[in-house]
Amino acid sequence: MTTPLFEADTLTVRARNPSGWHDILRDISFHIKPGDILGVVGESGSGKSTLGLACLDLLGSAFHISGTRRVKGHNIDTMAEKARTAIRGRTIGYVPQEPMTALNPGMTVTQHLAEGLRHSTALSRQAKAERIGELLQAVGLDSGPHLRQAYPHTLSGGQRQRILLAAALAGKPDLLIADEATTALDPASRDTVVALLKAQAAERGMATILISHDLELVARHTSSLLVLRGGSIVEQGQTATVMAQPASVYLRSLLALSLRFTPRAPLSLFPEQAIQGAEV
Ligand SMILES: Nc1ncnc2c1ncn2[C@@H]1O[C@H](COP(=O)(O)OP(=O)(O)OP(=O)(O)O)[C@@H](O)[C@H]1O
Repeated sequence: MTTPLFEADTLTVRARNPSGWHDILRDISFHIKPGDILGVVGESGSGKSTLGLACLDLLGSAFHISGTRRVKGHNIDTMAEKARTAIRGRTIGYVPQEPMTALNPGMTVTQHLAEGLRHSTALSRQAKAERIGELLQAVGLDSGPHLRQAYPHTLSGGQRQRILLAAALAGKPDLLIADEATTALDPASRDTVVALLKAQAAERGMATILISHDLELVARHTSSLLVLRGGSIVEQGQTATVMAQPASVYLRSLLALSLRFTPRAPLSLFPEQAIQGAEV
């Protein structure tokens, strides 16, 4: 059996607030293998971003983490600090939810992408410049000098999101965690990004954890699905199976709301019987 790229076993994350410690994630278990695209959905505050940050080992000391997280079979908590740090960017790439705060206002687009290429020491200066051009085109952006020399404040939200995606892909990660990475994109750009993630899965086995509020996107393009509510998993499994017959009222409600606010979603995607009984 292929060793999962990442697996969580009864992962629980607690944070302290004025009334004491409280659970943000509770008993989360899942794994993701090369080429998989795992969708993570749930209402706002259900713990999606915290799960992404826990996978990246980016939660600080304000959080208490229990359970096990393994990267390529190695327990993160027992790794040497150097190996633990090396996971980020190389093994696991990350596209954060808020592009403006993630981009450095004093760095140009080229500098951001060059940072993503910092481990590619064998590449000449010329080869790096060409690679940056390829990455910009791959995410559907112009690769000319104007954009390359632009600073983040001069870019649109959708351009910033795609710069972050290009920078994350520059390191050729085995696993990409994309937290709402397509929210600011128009449908054509969104399709370009999804096609790129699928191509990376097919060509080099990159796995993706796609955190999204967009149920149509997740239904169409992920292989497996994890539904969070209040920090717990309420449903998980193959996307087609879970979407065709949601077991929880919660997912049926999310699907019904999605249909109401996303008229472009074809009804056949969410069979009528699947959303019947939704308490909305
Ligand atoms: N540093 C922190 N200290 C205490 N509580 C926190 C901290 N960070 C997040 N939380 C809480 O954890 C819960 C989950 O937050 P998280 O950002 O993971 O949710 P989410 O599902 O990604 O939401 P959204 O869809 O709005 O991005 C929220 O109730 C949030 O208030």
